[in-house]
Amino acid sequence: MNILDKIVLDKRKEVDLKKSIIPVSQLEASALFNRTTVSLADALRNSNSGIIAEHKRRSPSKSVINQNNSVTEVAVGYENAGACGMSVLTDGKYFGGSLDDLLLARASVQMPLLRKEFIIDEYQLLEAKAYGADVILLIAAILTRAEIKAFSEFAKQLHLDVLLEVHNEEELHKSIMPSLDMLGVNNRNLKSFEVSLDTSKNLSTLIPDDFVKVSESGISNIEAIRELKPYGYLGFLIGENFMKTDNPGESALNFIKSIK
Ligand SMILES: O=C(O)c1ccccc1NCC(=O)[C@H](O)[C@H](O)COP(=O)(O)O
Repeated sequence: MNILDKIVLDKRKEVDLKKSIIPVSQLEASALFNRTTVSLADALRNSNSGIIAEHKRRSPSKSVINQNNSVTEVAVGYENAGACGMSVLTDGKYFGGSLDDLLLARASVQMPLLRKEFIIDEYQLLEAKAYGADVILLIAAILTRAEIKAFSEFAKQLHLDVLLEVHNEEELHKSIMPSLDMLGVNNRNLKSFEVSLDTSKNLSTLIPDDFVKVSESGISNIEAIRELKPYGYLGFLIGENFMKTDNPGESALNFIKSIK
C-alpha cells in the first residue's frame, strides 16, 4: 500500500469520528466562519516572489523537520518575510499538525492561509472555514472527478480558493474544471519520495492559462525559482527548506529578498 492510501485510510476513520463529535452546526457557528476570506490566487498574480511558505513539523519522507518553533512565531516570520501566503499542515498522524495550528496562524497574520490536508469529505471544508483558512487543497490522486467537482464547487460557495494538486498527466486531465483557482504540480514522487522539478516543467504546457500555476515540493534554492518561472509558474510552495532551519521566518526573508 502506498503512503497516500495509508493516509486516506486513517483520514476516513478520523473524519468519521470527528463528525460524530462536532456537528456541522457547531462549525458554522464559529466566530471565524463568516469572515471575509483573502484570495491566494490573486496574491500570487500580484506578486514578484510567489512564495507560499509552509509550516511542517515532520513528514513521511523526512521524519522530524522542526519541533522547536511555535506556529505563531513561524507565521509572523513568514508574513514579515513577504510570503504571499502560508500553508498549514493540519494532519496530526503523519505531519504533526492540527487544526489548532491553523487557528493560531489565523490569529497572528492577515495573509492567505492554505489548509494543507488530505480532503476526502465536505465536512473538512467546513472545518477549514471555521478554523480560519482561505484556501483548500484537493489532491487529484485520492479523489474522483465527481468528488473534485463537488468539493471545489462547495469550496467556492464558502468563498474559499481551491488549489488542485497533480503528480502526472492523467491526474491533470481528470481534474481540469472551472471551479478550480490554482493548479499545483507536486514534484515529489510519493512512491519513491524523490523530487524532480522536471515534473513541474513537463506538465506546465498542459495547464490552461486560466489557472494560476503552483510548483510544490523539493524547492531548495533560488535557482529552482529561476528555472520554473519561464514555465509560467507564479506560485512556489516551500516547506522543508525553511522549516529545517532554526529561524524559518528569517530563512524565508533571505530567500525572498534574493528573488526580487
Ligand atoms: O512531504 C512529504 O513527505 C509528503 C509525503 C506524502 C504526502 C505528502 C507529503 N508532503 C506534502 C507536501 O505537499 C509538501 O509538504 C509541500 O509541497 C512542501 O514540500 P517541501 O518543500 O519539499 O517540504
